Amino acid sequence: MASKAPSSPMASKTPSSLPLYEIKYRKNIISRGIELFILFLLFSLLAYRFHSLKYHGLQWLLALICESWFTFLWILTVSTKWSQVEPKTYPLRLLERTSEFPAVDMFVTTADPILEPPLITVNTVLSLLAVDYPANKLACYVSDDGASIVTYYSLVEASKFAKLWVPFCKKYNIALRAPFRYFSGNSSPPPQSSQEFLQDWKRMKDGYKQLCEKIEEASNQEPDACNFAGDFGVFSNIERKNHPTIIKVIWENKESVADGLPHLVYISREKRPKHPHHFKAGAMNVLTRVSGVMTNAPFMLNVDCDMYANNPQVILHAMCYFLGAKDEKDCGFVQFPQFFYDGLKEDPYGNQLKVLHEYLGRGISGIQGPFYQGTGCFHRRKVIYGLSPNDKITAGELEDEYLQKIYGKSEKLSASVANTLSGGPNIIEQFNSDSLSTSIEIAHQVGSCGFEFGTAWGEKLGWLYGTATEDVLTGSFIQSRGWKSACCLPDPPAFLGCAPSGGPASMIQQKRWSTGLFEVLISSKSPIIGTLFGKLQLRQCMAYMVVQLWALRSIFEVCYAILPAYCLITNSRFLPKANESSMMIPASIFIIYNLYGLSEYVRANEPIEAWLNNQRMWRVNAMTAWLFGFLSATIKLLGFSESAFEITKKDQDDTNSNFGRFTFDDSPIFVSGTAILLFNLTSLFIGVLDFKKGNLEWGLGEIICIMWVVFIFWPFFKGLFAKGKYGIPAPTILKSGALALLLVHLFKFINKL
Ligand SMILES: O=c1ccn([C@@H]2O[C@H](COP(=O)(O)OP(=O)(O)O[C@H]3O[C@H](CO)[C@@H](O)[C@H](O)[C@H]3O)[C@@H](O)[C@H]2O)c(=O)[nH]1
Ligand SMILES: [Mn+2]
Repeated sequence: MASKAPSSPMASKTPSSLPLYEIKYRKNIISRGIELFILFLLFSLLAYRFHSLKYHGLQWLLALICESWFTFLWILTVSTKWSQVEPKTYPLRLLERTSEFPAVDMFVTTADPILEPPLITVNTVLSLLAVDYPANKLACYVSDDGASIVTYYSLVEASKFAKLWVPFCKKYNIALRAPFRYFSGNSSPPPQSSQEFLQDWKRMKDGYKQLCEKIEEASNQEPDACNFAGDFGVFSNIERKNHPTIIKVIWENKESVADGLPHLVYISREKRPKHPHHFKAGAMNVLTRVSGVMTNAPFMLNVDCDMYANNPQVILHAMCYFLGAKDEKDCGFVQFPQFFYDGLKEDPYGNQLKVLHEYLGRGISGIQGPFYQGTGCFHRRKVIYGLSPNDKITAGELEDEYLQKIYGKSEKLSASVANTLSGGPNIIEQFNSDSLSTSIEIAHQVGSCGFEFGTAWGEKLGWLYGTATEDVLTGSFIQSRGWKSACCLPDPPAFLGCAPSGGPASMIQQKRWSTGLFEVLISSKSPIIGTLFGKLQLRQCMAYMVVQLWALRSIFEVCYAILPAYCLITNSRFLPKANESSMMIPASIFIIYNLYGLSEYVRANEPIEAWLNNQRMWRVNAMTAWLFGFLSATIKLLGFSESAFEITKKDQDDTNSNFGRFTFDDSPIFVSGTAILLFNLTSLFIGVLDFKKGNLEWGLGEIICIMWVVFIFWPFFKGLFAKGKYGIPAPTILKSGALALLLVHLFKFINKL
């Protein structure tokens, strides 16, 4: 294996000379060979089509166009998967080497107490407060875009429980530090525990139970029945979308003790109806500024409210990169890939992304580093402040006037920005010694909605605005400036989150992603521009395109899925006849591609059913969610709508039994899929009739393709006949049926011309 030794050579094995991380490249010769062979077959198919174009009609041309597109995508994919990495970090070596750790500000975002139950947020926060890292180097900031008194109350109560929980976790070195996971399942203490442990365990369990009850009670209360006394007063009479900044220091580690509790700060930024708030990106920028004037740590961790720390050593793992990189430029940010807990068996919605991370993800990490995925990521504060790898800024060099123009009018913020920007590589900064409470007024100021007006926030620095996938946009902009990123894959996984567990939620998420990603591609901050005029590597740009083209890809996928049915209806063909030797080309592409896909799942220890389900869901998403993504991006491009961020619902308990079964609702997102299915079924019906009448020569290839489409939409097929949330609502079926019939007649009409 080729290996890059990023740290000092391994000549003498003293702790200080061993590398803190290693990145090995996989020797995937066979996979590369198969991928290239598939590419060769695709080219052969295109050549064959091209040469026989004149003997065939419109369908041949359409097939050629679609297949050219798929070939193009395959080239992008092969390039992206070419050099897959096996990263490894050594936190123990880090612990041997140093006792001085840099400070980290940890950000948690939540936005809606109904879709994101406060108990979930609380668990994430508790898991962060309990990580293995000196507590006086940590601060946890929770941004609540829901301005919810229940969320705030839950955090206050959680901080009380944390005073028991955190010492307990550290004393017994508990592996799982999110209590809802620790106490889930059979809920009995580990066997053969000491008497002392049993007592503590019992205390924790009771404490957590009480916390849950308090939160539950508060959540079920009518809003006006809340007690707005004392600290809670600011929440009375406020509207979620119209309120001033609320900042509360819930817990301050005043004596700065290393084995105490980290600071905990609640922030709900100012919102006004006429001010765009830029969704999560806006929240992240407020978190950045508020923490900038309070603690100003050189590193920032950001997680979504449902992504609890599953590995207490996460920060140490990240620091292996930040402190171990020979060249700072190699590590602009450290991303821990998104994994999920309680994933549904066999991944029926295809949203656990395991296999995606395993090959494509590791491939991207082998180019310019992983994409920023919006959660489970450590950033360097100065990179977020817009610095490029070669910028060298000395203390005092930046004029205050300049700083205030770019970063906003606050002297304290400017001072903290100047301090951050002039910090040398890997500098271990002293934690800001001011007490948090003295900064509260300034924190309110930098959290107000007018603060960014006229500044570069969201445009050139911070989290960037204008799309629902602020993560990929922000990350590619950082990489365009020449930074690389690092992928960290500790065992057990660093963070675990909540994957959507129903058809509608899953589709809405895919729609948001495809819209946002496509918007980025056609924006002025597109990776293409980044490659042409910036420092984004060409293959990295190609990797971005794999996902950013999802929306556009839907057009070709839909076209290809109705082409065989079109042929059956019009008694024409888009594939060679079964007995022609050229049929070998598409047939072998189909077989080899699928077997190869299956082998990827087998190698990743995933069940065959997961492959089947995912295979299906990728196609279903492409023809439904991504199609709507394309439409909404187009509508926005034409100026008819603003971007939006529809929050994914997080399920609190896993008691739902019939979980794996596909669910529907009345969203229009199900129309296109149902219509494609009905169209294909109709074509089969017409085909059989025509065949009986002796009007049709069977096209075996076309028939197989139609069966395949029906197989892909099998969850929809079952939905046609099921009831309740498992059934497709009647109006959707009617609309889709009308659309399918319209297509049938349209195509028959075209064919007669
Ligand atoms: O106005 C908003 C909207 C969302 N959020 C937060 O953003 C996070 C992500 O939202 P979620 O609904 O969970 O979206 P997902 O589709 O699960 O998120 C993925 O995709 C997003 C981009 O589309 C990234 O921002 C996320 O980090 C990534 O996990 C959550 O913590 C929300 O609370 C806000 O703070 N303010
Ligand atoms: Mn999420």
